[in-house]
Amino acid sequence: MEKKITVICGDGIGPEVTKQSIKVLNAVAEQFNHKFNYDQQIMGACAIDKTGDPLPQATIDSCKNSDAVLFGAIGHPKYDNDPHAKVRPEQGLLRIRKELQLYANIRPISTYPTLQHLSPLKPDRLQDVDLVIYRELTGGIYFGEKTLSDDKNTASDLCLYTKAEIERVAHLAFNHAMNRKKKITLVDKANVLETSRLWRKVVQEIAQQYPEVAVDYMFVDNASMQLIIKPKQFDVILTENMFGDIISDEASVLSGSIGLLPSSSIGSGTALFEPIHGSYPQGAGKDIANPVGSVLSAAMMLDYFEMYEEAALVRRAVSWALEHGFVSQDIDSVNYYSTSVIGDLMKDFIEQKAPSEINKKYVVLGKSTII
Ligand SMILES: NC(=O)C1=CN([C@@H]2O[C@H](COP(=O)(O)OP(=O)(O)OC[C@H]3O[C@@H](n4cnc5c(N)ncnc54)[C@H](O)[C@@H]3O)[C@@H](O)[C@H]2O)C=CC1
Ligand SMILES: CC(C)CC(=O)C(=O)O
Ligand SMILES: [Mg+2]
Repeated sequence: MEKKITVICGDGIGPEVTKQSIKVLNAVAEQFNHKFNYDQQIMGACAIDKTGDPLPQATIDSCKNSDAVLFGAIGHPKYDNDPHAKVRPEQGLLRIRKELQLYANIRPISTYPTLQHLSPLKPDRLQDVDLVIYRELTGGIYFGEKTLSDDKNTASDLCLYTKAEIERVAHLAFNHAMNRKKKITLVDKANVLETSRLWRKVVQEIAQQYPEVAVDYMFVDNASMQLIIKPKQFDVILTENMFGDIISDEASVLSGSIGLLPSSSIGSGTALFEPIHGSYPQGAGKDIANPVGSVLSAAMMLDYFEMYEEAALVRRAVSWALEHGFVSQDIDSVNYYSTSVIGDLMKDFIEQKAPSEINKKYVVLGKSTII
């Protein structure tokens, strides 16, 4: 099969982690006789530096003409620390989500037995945790009208949702729940917010079309706690844009690191695949970032291409690396491997070369061992 993939590395650690996914995808293409044609495009701070625009038209055009988009991360401290900046890297990401109508962001959260020691939670709380967050991605407060008064002392961000916006993402979540444990938790703040009450009403209506799915409603403040104390109660979490953004970073502690978590963004345009983390500027250029979130996003892209065997192989490569301790600094601060070595190891695993060559070929960067 031949696929065109727009690759947007972005800023900070984005290029370093995305490079590992490309290595892995190339190994998959080789093994399964596929052809992946990559079209590299820019977005974020690097695009502002080059063109003045965080989302140049060429990037939009490439995405719209591709089978999928593989994205790293955007963001730079020079904008984060400047409240007066007129143009921001994040605008590029929000705009591409809108341009491609990517209204659902799907963030699966799983745990790995060998990483459970990383979590502050007791192992029995983590066993069998397997949940997926459906985050609405093109509406809500991130997209509402923004105001700043002339004296710059008063600001507002409008949170707006329509019934149609809620319905389309809710149907995706219910359909997914039907193939899982048939449970949905709507996370909202319906005791305070009118938008959340609309979410509840629309979800209650939709639930009638899915009588086999048990629906639970939880306020976001309680959900933030329940995710940590009783994560096994969740199957599919459905929530609006900002709550989904926040609780998915929180849920990453169940897995062990935010660097492990992938996502897919789907809707009516070209689908986009990205790790849930940001550009981690402190780690940029150091070859220390965890590439797993990006590589698992590439696996989600392979699923989207209906290359299920290929996606499963990529996931096995990730599990193999984690189980054998081929992990980055966020997972093991003493014995850790570089981003690029972990990418090489996963590529070798896919090419069935890894086990015999490991000891000769790779070094540990951390202070204790050189093998
Ligand atoms: N999708 C995107 O492109 C996103 C972009 N951002 C942007 O990224 C920049 C930094 O934002 P932060 O709030 O610091 O979030 P961040 O996700 O970039 O980093 C937060 C912390 O998570 C850890 N981390 C993140 N990714 C990691 C990885 N792959 N491996 C190991 N550790 C990792 C690091 O300890 C880091 O300090 C900002 O400019 C922000 O706007 C933030 C979130 C998402
Ligand atoms: C620009 C932000 C909304 C990015 C982010 O934090 C995310 O999508 O997770
Ligand atoms: Mg986020």
